[in-house]
Amino acid sequence: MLTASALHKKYAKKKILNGIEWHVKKGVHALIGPEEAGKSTFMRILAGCERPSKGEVMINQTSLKNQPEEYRQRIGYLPQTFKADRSLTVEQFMHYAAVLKGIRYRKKRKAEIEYCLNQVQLMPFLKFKLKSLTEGMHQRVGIAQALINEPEILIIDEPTRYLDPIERAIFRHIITEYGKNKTVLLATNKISEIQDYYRSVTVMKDGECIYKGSPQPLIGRPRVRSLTNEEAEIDHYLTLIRSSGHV
Ligand SMILES: Nc1ncnc2c1ncn2[C@@H]1O[C@H](COP(=O)(O)OP(=O)(O)OP(=O)(O)O)[C@@H](O)[C@H]1O
Repeated sequence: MLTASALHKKYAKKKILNGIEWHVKKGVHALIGPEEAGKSTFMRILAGCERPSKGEVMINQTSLKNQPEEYRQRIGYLPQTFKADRSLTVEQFMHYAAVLKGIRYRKKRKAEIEYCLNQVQLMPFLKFKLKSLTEGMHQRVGIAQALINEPEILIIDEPTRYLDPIERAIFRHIITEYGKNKTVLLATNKISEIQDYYRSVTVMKDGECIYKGSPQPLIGRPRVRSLTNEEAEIDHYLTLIRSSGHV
């Protein structure tokens, strides 16, 4: 179980996260909210890349504060701005990522890299330089590195950014399979990306989780033309959630 307790984050004096109490178990979970709701900040903290100003995150009994290395080894993370050195080949980058994940032996790294690249259908591009790949392929390399060592928790910020429809289908297949035994958390600001097989959806606004529950109220709702931006759309969907009796 991935848990956040009394989680606060401030940058200078600006409050970004305001006392989040939240947890997820196995399955695929979405985190949705308008721009600047605090989703990426929350994910960076959950991924162990940033410390909260107050509060705690835990994977079962392992705390980020007290056992940071052990905590991080159990997470696979693809940040919103995934930037790898594009002069490296896919193979070189994946070895580098696998070393950071603690895989010391080259033979084991090779096997792991082959498995992860096959998942995203990039094994034929092993010897290609990252700079020769499309943005979608680059994003798939990002997904492959997050899968190294089969982490218990997979955190992906704006997963379908840059992916074309076929790549999206590949991605959906990967996470559906992954979510059968492990925990997957995906952040998005597009309601249209919420799928009915997600175990939960958390709606974030102004640094707070204002809904966590079934994705059902958000699925299959037609986009309302008069709503001009994502934030207005999310407010509209929150009204639907409330009227559906889910909160
Ligand atoms: N390192 C930082 N220093 C200062 N302010 C930051 C930093 N990172 C994020 N912020 C601010 O925190 C707020 C929340 O940003 P965050 O990226 O977490 O939101 P988000 O919901 O992921 O937005 P988006 O959907 O646009 O990615 C924003 O106002 C942002 O400017």
